[in-house]
Amino acid sequence: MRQKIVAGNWKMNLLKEEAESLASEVVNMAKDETPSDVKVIMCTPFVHLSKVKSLIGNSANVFVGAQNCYTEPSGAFTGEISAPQLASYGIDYVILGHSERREYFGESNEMLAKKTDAVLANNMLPIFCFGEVLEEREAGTQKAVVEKQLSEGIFHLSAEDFGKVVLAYEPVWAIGTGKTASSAQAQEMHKDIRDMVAAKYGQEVADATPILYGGSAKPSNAQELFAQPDVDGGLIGGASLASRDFIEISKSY
Ligand SMILES: O=C(CO)COP(=O)(O)O
Repeated sequence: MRQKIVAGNWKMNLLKEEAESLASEVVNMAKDETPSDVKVIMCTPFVHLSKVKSLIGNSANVFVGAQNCYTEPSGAFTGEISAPQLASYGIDYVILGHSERREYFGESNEMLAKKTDAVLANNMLPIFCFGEVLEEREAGTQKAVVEKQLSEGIFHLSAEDFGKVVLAYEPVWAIGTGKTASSAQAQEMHKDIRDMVAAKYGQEVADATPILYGGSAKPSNAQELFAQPDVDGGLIGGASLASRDFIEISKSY
């Protein structure tokens, strides 16, 4: 059985009080409502991580993640946050390679490979994002695009390290657009991704790798998406900012 995961990517949203209210609500609701075999992760802006971590306390099924980290462990890199710093706050997960980081901050597959190493070396777990843009989908090249992102960004890992990774397929044309991939489109790509993992690491590793879908996922479509055999959960943007919507998604298996 693969781990079921619903991760919220808050992106650059919420002020201090808003973040604290949302995190408290999610922790309380997840305790009462989220099935015990589903992991709920809140990936917050750096400034909120410590507080959200303390609000989670010893909750059994809620975890905290960052949205990025730097490649180097310390030094003169003004404005950056390192993996050892995140680990020292007890952060569980780190999103890497989100399309917004690739697009607006020029993150390359090569840089992401280094960030992945940094996260794993500090005993945290990467949520590695990838996906094609609209022109690539229209040109029918989405599979090749995804294969390149995986092979350059994360397939350098040993099988043991790869076994700790969460993959998140996020077609860029579906992010924040309200235009979700159909469940058939998601399943087709997730199956291809699992086959790519199997070709690299073997079927056993592929069968154990959680592959999340991201892009306009919401309570009204999560059930159909999560019902697909190769969709193991979601990386949720907008809908993770409303506790009720986020928790409903965590119940959509
Ligand atoms: O980018 C996303 C999650 O990382 C998806 O965002 P939306 O759910 O807002 O489309």
